Amino acid sequence: MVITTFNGTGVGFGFGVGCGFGIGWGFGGMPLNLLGLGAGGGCGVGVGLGWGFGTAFGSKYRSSRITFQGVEFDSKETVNSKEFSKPSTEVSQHKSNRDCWVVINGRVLDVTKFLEEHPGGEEVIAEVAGKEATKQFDAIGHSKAAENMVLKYQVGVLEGAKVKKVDMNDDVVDMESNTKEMSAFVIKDGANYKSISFYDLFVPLLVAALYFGYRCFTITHY
Ligand code: HEM
Repeated sequence: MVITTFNGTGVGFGFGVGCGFGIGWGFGGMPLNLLGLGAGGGCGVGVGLGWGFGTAFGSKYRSSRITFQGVEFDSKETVNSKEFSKPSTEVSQHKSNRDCWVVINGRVLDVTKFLEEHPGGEEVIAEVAGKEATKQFDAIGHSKAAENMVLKYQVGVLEGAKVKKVDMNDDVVDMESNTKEMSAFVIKDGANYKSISFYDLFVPLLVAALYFGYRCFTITHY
């Protein structure tokens, strides 16, 4: 049993004058493709019904661990941490297309199976096979998704090396997931913010306009 927490956008309905708070749905960030219940708060316009948009926080029990491309996502990294001595003669022995290891940010990676799948081509990795490849990897400006993928191929770490921690909360793009356990999807923050700002402004204004219209109508008729 694993507890996963998330935060995201919340939508709330409130009654009263001015501000309204309520319960709404929150969308979980990567890699949770689940909706969770959370609290949403915000200001409403007009007397009566108010709409609120805010941040939703929540947590959810899962009966199993989440995996993404074979990597387990949990509060801590659960990848192989076998130590290789530095300079590693063992790593340098894996320098062919059939057996290809590289070192990126202190992590020793067996990328043999990834060579053909690599979007940047097999050759670029083959050139650094059996070697330190951090500079080349960073020089490309690989995405956060690519940085996260590195964990899948880790067979160990270099002794004494500073291993750059991978931030699991960053967006991950599922290129070709080979796991049946979950297909991750990404909620782009930017997209959320756009829709929030639209509804945030539009809905309260509409409610206020309707109320104003109703008041004008009733005043002139009584
Ligand atoms: C396990 C190690 C690696 C992984 C998981 C990986 C993953 C990826 C991914 C996902 C992309 C698509 C673009 C992106 O999302 O950033 C990519 C592109 C690329 N990668 Fe890698 N990569 C690895 C190692 C390397 C290394 C060592 C090199 C260079 C020596 C390299 C060179 C490139 C190049 C040239 C591109 C194409 C960039 C472009 O077209 O703009 N990659 N890689």
